[in-house]
Amino acid sequence: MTSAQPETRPTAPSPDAAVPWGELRGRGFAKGHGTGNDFVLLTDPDAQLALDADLVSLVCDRHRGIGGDGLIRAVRSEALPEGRAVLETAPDAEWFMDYRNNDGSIAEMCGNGVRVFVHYLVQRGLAEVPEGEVLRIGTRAGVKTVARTDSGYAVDMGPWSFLDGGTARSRGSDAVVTAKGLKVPRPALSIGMGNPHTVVALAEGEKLDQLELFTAPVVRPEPEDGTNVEFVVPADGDDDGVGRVRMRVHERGVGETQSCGTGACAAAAATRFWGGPTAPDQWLVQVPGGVVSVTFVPAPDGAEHVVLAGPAVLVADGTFV
Ligand SMILES: N[C@H](CCC[C@H](N)C(=O)O)C(=O)O
Repeated sequence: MTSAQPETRPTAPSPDAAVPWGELRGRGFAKGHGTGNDFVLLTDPDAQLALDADLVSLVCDRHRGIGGDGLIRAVRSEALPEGRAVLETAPDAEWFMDYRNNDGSIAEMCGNGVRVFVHYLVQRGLAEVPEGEVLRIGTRAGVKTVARTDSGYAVDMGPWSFLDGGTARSRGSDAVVTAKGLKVPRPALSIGMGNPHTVVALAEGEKLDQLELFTAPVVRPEPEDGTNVEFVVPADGDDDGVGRVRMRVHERGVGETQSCGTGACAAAAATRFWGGPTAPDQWLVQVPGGVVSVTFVPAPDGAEHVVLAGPAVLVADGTFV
């Protein structure tokens, strides 16, 4: 007869089982999203938190942390060198959006994030966006101007650019992308939206939904600072003069996301460029998490700006324990 194994009683979790939040412990946070591109948001007016990559990656971990595509810290612009640079040209940009990717890397800009960030500032009583007026905020891609819309917010994302510096360009490409589900390496356009994007138009017979994006697409030549990669196909719609594309995205520092605001702008810019001079200025970009609107507008500075509009949702508040 075997001796009965001594009963092992569950013991209280040991202190080192506590989550290593460090200086985040006891602080509040919010969770929000824009068309499914989700973020953990927190306020640190004087930039006192040392947000290293490991801590950000833990916060964004969907199993051991809060979970998110990125973390957004609200900092007063005067508290960061990048913010003080913005204040030189936009002294009213009181708040700065400090955006970090899921892997803890810093990215220059986040289009969905800006909308959720402003919604968070307003909900926390830290800023206002009066009807018919705009709020200016600082980002690592300069000042962004935000206005309310009936269904969320519209952000002037500033100008877009070809990243290889090319202006008069053929329909060719400056990059070639390989991914599972693409028959052959596909030519792509490199577009800057404050952050880098590589846009691929699928060919006949290549199905957007059959792309396998668990692993990062391979871009050659390899961009020095990495890139967000968008795959686009034309989307059906009314004959209303509005362009429509459907998009999936593999984000730098994240992986596939439900949506990417700067990516939607880049996808619309590339598709409009490929469409030639008669292509529309208004676009609806369908992403797995919803639809965002992208409009190309002449701007006072003589450049052509991109306006991104879409929803912003705050889902919950919480505390790091
Ligand atoms: N989701 C963001 C883009 C984050 C871009 C980031 N992944 C990068 O490294 O540039 C957006 O809505 O624009």
